Order: sequence, then structure tokens, then C-alpha cells
Amino acid sequence: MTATITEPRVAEAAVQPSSSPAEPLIAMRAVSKSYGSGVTRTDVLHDIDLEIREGEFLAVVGFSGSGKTTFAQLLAGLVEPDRGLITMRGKPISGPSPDRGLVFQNYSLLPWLTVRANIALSVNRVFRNWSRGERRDHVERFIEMVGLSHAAHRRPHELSGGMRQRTSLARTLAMKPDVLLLDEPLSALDALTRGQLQEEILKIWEEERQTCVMITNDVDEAILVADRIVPLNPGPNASLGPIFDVGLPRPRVRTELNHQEEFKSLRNAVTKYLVDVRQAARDKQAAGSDAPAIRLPDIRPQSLKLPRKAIMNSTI
Ligand SMILES: Nc1ncnc2c1ncn2[C@@H]1O[C@H](COP(=O)(O)OP(=O)(O)OP(=O)(O)O)[C@@H](O)[C@H]1O
Repeated sequence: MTATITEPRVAEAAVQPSSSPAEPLIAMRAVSKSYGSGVTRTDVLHDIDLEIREGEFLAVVGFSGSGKTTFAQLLAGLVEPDRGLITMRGKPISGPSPDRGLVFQNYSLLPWLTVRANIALSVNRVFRNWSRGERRDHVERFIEMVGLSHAAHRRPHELSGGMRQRTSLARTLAMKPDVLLLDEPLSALDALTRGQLQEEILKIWEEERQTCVMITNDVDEAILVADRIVPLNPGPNASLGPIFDVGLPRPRVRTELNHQEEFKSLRNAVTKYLVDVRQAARDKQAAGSDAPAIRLPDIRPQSLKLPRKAIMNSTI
């Protein structure tokens, strides 16, 4: 039996970004970002409009180099838009804040501190008015949450990549940010560890229900975790594509999803969208290119294959 691919439910909000009735937690309005100037200028993001809802899990998917990290850094307040406005609860985002916790692709742990001390450093900074005991219990809770109790005394060089990323995740989660920003947090990991951590992130999110934005280049990962998926079109001047709603029931289990028609149809739709939009960008680039068109010479290829007789003669 062949699987029927149904059209994805593309949210109206994608077409009319301001149609959401509730006040969004974060709003991006006509946001553009470039780096450099003159001939070295790189136009990365163009006219980004997006509303992020309180408590949702949003995934932003895009190809390498499309501007995903720039997108995450704008939300984190680490870079400023050149044009447009980003607000959180109606107030402009003007810099980094513990309200928005960012987990990077490269764990950025302090190498001379243990897992416990790396997490405690952030907790002590954010929760200064808590008692020492409260802070210690809080740190232990998050170490346990990411399954690192047995390795809490180890330093980063004594950890595997997955364990470092767990530490980094626990450190950010322990700061209790209102928004968790995950910038390709699993892309440096092997497939098995990646799958395991995807499920752990999902479990934590289901318990905590904080707003979460995951930036990824993996469509399957996006479908597993997200309520909504928004494609980032290829750059330069990347804009956002239509929003895909993920209606799959939770809790979701990766191994079971693979057999579900809705999962397969959504994966096809998002992948097709991204591949088509990349091809269109390439075609447009080729059409506008100043490079001289390659003209093929008007000749017929000649067969260099020797007649069978000639081969036999040459081998005798
Ligand atoms: N600080 C910077 N200065 C100049 N150019 C930059 C800077 N940061 C990023 N870029 C350029 O902006 C573009 C988008 O980069 P970005 O890292 O946001 O993309 P990405 O989608 O996260 O890529 P990848 O998936 O490969 O990590 C690239 O062309 C990159 O070279």
C-alpha cells in the first residue's frame, strides 16, 4: 500500500503574522541583520516577522549558513538588528538577560570547573538572594534532571560530548529562563546520543513547559519536539517560510513517530519546501550572475571505443 501524502496544515499566522489574538511572548517585526560593510558586507536576515507564544515549543529549521545562529543571537540579545524591532512582553530586547537562556552548539563550559561548579556558578549569579542550601539543592536537582549525578565531580575534559552538552543544558535550565533558546545544541553529537538527548529535552520541556525555541538543520528533530516549525529560507537575505503546525499528540516517542502517516507527510512537506526554496534561490542567483554563460562547442562526441576486431588483434 502506498502512503498518501496529505498537505500540511499551514497556519494562517504564517501568511498574516499579526493575526494571533493573544499577545505574543516575543515578537519580531521586520527584523533585518547584516554583518560588515562595503564589499565585505553579508546580508544575513531580511524582514523577519515572527510571534513566539508563551509556553510553545517552536523549531526553526534551515540549511547551513542560512543565518540560524544569527537568528538565535538576535533573540538572545547578543546581536542587535540593523532594522526592525524584537520585543519580549512588549518591551524591546536590548541585550542578553537571564530571562532568555541560550544553549550553544559548542558547550562553552569553564574547563577548570567541575560539572557541579559550572552549574553552580550560574545559579549563584542569578539567585543571589536564595540561601546557600536552596542554591545547592537547586543545582543538584538539575544535575539529576540531565542524568549526570555520577559525573558531577568531573571536569569538562573528563566528559563525553553528550555529557558536556547535558551540563550546558542543565546550567541554562537551572537559571530558570522564561525562554530557552537552543542553537543546534545536538549537532556535534553522534546519532545515538543525539536521539537520546532529543528525548531528554522533550521530557524536561513537558515537565517545565517553558517557552522553547530550537534552531536545527534536522527536520525529523524539529517534528519530534515542536508545536510549530518555521523554515528559514536560504540566505543571503534569508526570510521565513510558512509556519507548519505539528499536530502530533504528546508525549512523542522518536521510534514510534517514524511509522506515523502524519509524521511522514509533515517531514515530506517541510523537506520539499526547503529543497524547493533553495533551488529557486540558486536559479535566481544563476540568472542574475554576471559570469559569462558557458557556450558549448558545436561538435559531436566521437566514440573512442575500439572495434572488437582491433582489440583482439592488438592482444594477440
Ligand atoms: N560575526 C560575523 N561577522 C561576519 N559575518 C558573519 C558573522 N556571523 C555570521 N556571519 C555570516 O553570516 C552568515 C550566516 O551565519 P550563521 O552562523 O548565522 O548561519 P547558520 O545557519 O547558523 O550556519 P551553520 O548552520 O553553518 O552554523 C554566514 O555567511 C556567516 O559567514
